[in-house]
Amino acid sequence: MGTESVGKSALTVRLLTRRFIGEYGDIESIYSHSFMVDGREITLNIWDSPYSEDLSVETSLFEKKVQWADGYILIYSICDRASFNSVSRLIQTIKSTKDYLNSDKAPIVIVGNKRDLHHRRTVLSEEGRLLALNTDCHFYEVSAAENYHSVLMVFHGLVDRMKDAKLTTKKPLGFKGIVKSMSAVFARRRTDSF
Ligand SMILES: Nc1nc2c(ncn2[C@@H]2O[C@H](COP(=O)(O)OP(=O)(O)OP(=O)(O)O)[C@@H](O)[C@H]2O)c(=O)[nH]1
Repeated sequence: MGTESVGKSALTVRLLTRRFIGEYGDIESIYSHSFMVDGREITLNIWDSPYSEDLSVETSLFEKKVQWADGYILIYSICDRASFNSVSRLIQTIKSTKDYLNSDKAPIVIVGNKRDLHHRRTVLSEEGRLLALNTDCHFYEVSAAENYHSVLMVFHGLVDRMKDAKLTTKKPLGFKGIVKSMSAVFARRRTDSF
């Protein structure tokens, strides 16, 4: 997610093809990408959509995206302060939408893109880092144009956080679950003692 022309498609295409092709068009699409993490294959579905200012369309689509995703990458351009301000608004909106929908917490990664254009920088790295620190998010600064590995790190980082989030939001056992686990323990003891 992020405002117009920050490089949402460029980052996605970099991950999928390892290439930077320059122009991407306005196609809304969900891409699948598989890679190995700790010896296991993980398939990531990435929803890349062009920025829209039509709030009537955007609001319902936004809720749909928030509900659909297990993690979010919010992108701004380091040369575009308005895009950075928009990321900090997006974080608040995602958090309040998740509260409203009563859904589980999901990790958010903030990405400052277009690092290669440092001579046109208007947002300092420290500002991105501070925003991440204050909002309990993670932060990367990358260039989709120059570097495949930094883009890969962003997606791998998100997958790691999603795994952590899944582990910490394990549902409580409930009465049946407790009975089941106790039976399992006692059954094991019985077998151990024979
Ligand atoms: N120099 C530089 N240009 C980039 C980089 N990433 C993307 N761009 C350029 O920025 C422009 C917009 O990139 P897109 O990937 O289409 O941006 P988007 O956020 O998907 O844009 P919308 O779909 O319109 O919302 C294109 O001209 C890209 O070539 C980067 O890291 N460095």
